[in-house]
Amino acid sequence: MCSPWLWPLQLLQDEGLNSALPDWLCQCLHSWWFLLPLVMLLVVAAFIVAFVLLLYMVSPLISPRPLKLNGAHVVVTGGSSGIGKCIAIECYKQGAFITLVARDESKLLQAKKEIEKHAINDKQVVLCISVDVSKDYSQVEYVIKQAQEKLGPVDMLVNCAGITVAAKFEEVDVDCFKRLMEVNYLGSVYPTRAVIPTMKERRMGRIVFVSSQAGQLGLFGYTAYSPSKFALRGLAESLQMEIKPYNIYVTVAYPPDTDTPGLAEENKTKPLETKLISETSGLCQPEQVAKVIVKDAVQGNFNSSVGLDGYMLSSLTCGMSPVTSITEGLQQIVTMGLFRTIALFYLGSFDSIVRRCMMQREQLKKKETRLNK
Ligand SMILES: NC(=O)C1=CN([C@@H]2O[C@H](COP(=O)(O)OP(=O)(O)OC[C@H]3O[C@@H](n4cnc5c(N)ncnc54)[C@H](OP(=O)(O)O)[C@@H]3O)[C@@H](O)[C@H]2O)C=CC1
Ligand SMILES: CCCCCCCCCCCCCCCC(=O)[C@@H](N)CO
Repeated sequence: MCSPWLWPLQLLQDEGLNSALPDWLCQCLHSWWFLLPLVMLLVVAAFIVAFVLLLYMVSPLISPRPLKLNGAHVVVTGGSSGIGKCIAIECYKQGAFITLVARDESKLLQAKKEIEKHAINDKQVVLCISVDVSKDYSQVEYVIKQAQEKLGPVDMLVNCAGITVAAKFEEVDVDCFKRLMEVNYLGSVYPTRAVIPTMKERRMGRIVFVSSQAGQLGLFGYTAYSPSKFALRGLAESLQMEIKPYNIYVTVAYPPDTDTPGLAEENKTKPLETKLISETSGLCQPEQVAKVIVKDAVQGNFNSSVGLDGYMLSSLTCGMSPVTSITEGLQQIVTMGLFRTIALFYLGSFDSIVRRCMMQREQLKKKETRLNK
């Protein structure tokens, strides 16, 4: 017994316990070559555990400092309806000053009245600005300047103005592809471009992009909509890398179907396939979605998702997106393979929905032509 690795065995032998082990096992254990990899494995495992513990300990140090909404100036585009309006209410409830941006003035005034009911002090203001965020950059820049003069520099910008078209590719009007990119993508670029210089000067701020689960995966019926939401992710990742040293944090939100006037409008012409596939991740209430988005934006989380499907999708599609906490990074590492496996089952069921709908339609057509004859 010369190796220090075998000292514990020596002890076993000394106490006569070794006799309880079968001969072949004794021989194996006495071999240096058997124990070395085992011990090395243990040491590596110990290092990994220590490293993970260390990461958890320093995790609060690398997470951004939360934004104080009390007294902050929050601009919400698309703030006169649906998710945008609920985001404005959520921020107002926490003491923020709000600027609502949308086109229709009567809807803006209606929303202003509704938001003002949630005041927590008598200094709070809701400002309404009627502008099309997708048309002319100088106009957008001008109204943002006006808002900053009235309510101070923008602390948080929420890009929520957006429109949807759900139809089969060849049935989408060609102009729609352009219009959706204009409103959903450029309509987020312009207000962001207008607030970034001041945020950089002040070395603080939050930018939120409201994408969609359809901005994480492509779905039947969303050939025009999905690309405009995917584009926001590219913008967000690039921008985040530029402005992180200035203490400005970007959040991309990926809500599932949410019960809003926008969805009601979309549902009027939505293909059956799109409806059935979207139902997979359920229907959310705008108040719930808004709460999650505001919480993630305040914390400076890059990713914001709702529900279990939302969590799985975000983990699965994280790619090279920035992490804002070690916990998030570790969860992504551990769950990636499992979620991809689950995703394959989902994809299989989506394909079968599409096939079944097609077969039903063809049968219906055959029946109709038979009846016409
Ligand atoms: N509801 C849902 O199921 C989901 C929605 N989303 C996204 O969330 C966002 C909000 O959706 P939702 O609440 O349903 O939508 P709504 O249709 O209820 O509200 C849209 C808002 O955007 C404004 N808006 C639209 N176009 C423009 C424009 N060109 N310039 C300025 N403002 C504009 C509208 O006001 P006005 O028309 O007066 O200009 C309105 O205030 C959208 O980006 C949508 O894609 C994401 C996932 C799911
Ligand atoms: C591990 C893998 C999990 C996979 C889960 C897949 C769930 C897919 C559901 C997609 C729903 C898309 C909703 C789009 C809503 C929207 O943006 C429009 N309604 C806008 O008006």
